[in-house]
Amino acid sequence: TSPCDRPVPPTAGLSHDKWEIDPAELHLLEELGSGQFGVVRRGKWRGSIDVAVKMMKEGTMSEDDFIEEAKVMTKLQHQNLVQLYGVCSKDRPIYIVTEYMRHGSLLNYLRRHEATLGANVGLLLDMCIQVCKGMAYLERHNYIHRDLAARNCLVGSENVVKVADFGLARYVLDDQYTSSGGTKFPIKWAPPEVLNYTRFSSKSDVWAYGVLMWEVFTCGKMPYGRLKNTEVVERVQRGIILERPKACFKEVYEVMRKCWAHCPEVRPSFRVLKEQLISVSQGLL
Ligand SMILES: CN1CCN(C(=O)c2ccc(Nc3nc(-c4cccc(NC(=O)c5ccc(C(C)(C)C)cc5)c4)cn4ccnc34)cc2)CC1
Repeated sequence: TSPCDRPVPPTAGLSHDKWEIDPAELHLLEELGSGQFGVVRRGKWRGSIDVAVKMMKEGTMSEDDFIEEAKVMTKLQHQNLVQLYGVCSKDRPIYIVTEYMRHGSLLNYLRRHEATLGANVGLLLDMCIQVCKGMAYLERHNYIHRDLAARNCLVGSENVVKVADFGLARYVLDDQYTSSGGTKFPIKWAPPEVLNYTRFSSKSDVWAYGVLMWEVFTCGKMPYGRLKNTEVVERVQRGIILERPKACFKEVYEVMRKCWAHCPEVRPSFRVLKEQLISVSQGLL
């Protein structure tokens, strides 16, 4: 029979792994910085799409587990999540390819624009609401971030803020980062149940979100100042929480405080937080 008689098999075109990106279609440009996995560069994909490319330094990540998870991550799509486009996993080092965010990390953006942002509480609250929307989407998909902080959010055009690197912490091999006693563990963003039992959940993400709100309303100060990790652990265990930032309205601080309830079940969900913050922002306007 002629080919036009044969029906096209339904799996046609799905045979190649669509989360696999052909490195020949990537054109690497300037370095954006480096993180836990090594160098990150800006790039162009298929000639015109701006991307960020994490080049995974050998031995920094459990690669096979990550490549498996990447299939799930590419399906997580929301306007306040940095979109994972795919991976280049046929050669080493592995490349992680995401959408590009031109203004870099939220933490650096807050510090760089403190003068203008400090006076614009409406914009600070809007940034918090954008992060909350991204986190509410992850919560709906039972996806835990594990390292939510202003340093792991990114800023694009028109003050768009997106959550990055969700779930990636599970694949870090450096036990200085993964164990709560390690020097790189994000103690200042961790709730009691994570400090004591490494018990991560969307409610531990909510605690970290409260600290992120504090970072936003202080325009990027370090939580608990120069206190040592051991001193922070002691305070958190005793229920001492971060003080209200000057730029922060009492209603906004009340929301932050709820994120720091000692007991995870008492903390609000991101879905509830989003409603509360939107009603506060409507009250302010
Ligand atoms: C005018 N300013 C000039 C200076 N500037 C920049 O240089 C600048 C501009 C854009 C940038 N954009 C991005 N930068 C990055 C980037 C850059 C350096 C390091 C990293 N982060 C990492 O490599 C990294 C983060 C977290 C983690 C764990 C697993 C621990 C959670 C592991 C690794 C990301 C990723 N991106 C994904 C999408 N867009 C970006 C980053 C920096 C910002 C603009």
